[in-house]
Amino acid sequence: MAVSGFEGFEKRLELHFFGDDNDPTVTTMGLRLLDFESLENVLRVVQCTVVSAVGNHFFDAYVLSESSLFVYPTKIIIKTCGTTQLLKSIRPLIHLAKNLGLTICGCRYTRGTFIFPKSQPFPHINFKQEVIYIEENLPNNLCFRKASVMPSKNPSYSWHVFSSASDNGAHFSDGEFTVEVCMTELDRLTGIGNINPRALICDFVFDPCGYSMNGVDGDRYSTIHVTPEDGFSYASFEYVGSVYDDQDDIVETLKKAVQVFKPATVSVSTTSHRREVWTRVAHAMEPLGLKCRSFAMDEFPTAGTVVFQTFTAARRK
Ligand SMILES: C[S@@+](CC[C@H](N)C(=O)[O-])C[C@H]1O[C@@H](n2cnc3c(N)ncnc32)[C@H](O)[C@@H]1O
Repeated sequence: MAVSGFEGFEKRLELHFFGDDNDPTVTTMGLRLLDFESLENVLRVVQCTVVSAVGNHFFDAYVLSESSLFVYPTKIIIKTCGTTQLLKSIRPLIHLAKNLGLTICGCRYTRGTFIFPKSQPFPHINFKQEVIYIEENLPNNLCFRKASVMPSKNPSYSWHVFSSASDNGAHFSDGEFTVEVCMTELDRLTGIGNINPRALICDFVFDPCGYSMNGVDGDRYSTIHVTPEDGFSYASFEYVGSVYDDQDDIVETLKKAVQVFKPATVSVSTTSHRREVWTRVAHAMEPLGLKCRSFAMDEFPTAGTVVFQTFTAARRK
């Protein structure tokens, strides 16, 4: 743990793979065939461990000592906080997937602005260094590459995005979107279980404080992580949705997640091929007394449009 305080802001890596479509084990199991020991070895390099796990017909969800890991047949998402070295997982994961007959076709890395940037080890010293490291570890078939720092009015809340894909890397299914919510200066913490009552919950309470949770609902995950310490309190909520869902559900889910923590500042990043998602975010925040202070939008080849919005409580400008 960093001497200065615990770094709540997560680093998030999403890797997509493809294999022989005529091989049913690839489409039904794929990366889920990786044995637990191999996953543990990758996590050891990143410097975290599995603390609890659950799986269903579609994917496996792991709560980590530092956030979460989701393994789908052709997609893997790792989210880690603290001083973990997440990008060091890229090379071993590509190697393990190759042994299963899977080739990487998409990579997306995102993170907010660290509260304690000086505590971050290589290759997370700064975004430029992170991008160099990612590029060095990706194969040449991932040719559409783009890195961007999406600004906000407050420099403490920039959003860092790197995305790359091969020319067959149309890795987001039509209508699917990801919402990443980062909250600081928390006021309370009650009612997490009500955010999605349908989800199977797998969680972990840390000693002396801290809480992590994965929700599993069909083929979709949601995840919440909480660092409650005074002075650097932080919580994140992330979920995958579809534009074909009831649009009011998107608003209600976001409202419930933010109401649990009553944060002073909320930043929300949405990644989607559709416009309607980010407009819903503002509709969810305004009734909670949160005003949009900044808005940034950028296009990423094959990953889609990333919209980054920051909101602060109307009482604290
Ligand atoms: C639950 S994890 C989640 C991190 C997540 N990114 C966040 O900050 O919301 C971090 C919290 O657990 C606490 N914690 C206690 N033991 C820990 C451990 N062994 N590893 C990581 N965090 C631990 C930290 O002090 C912090 O409050």
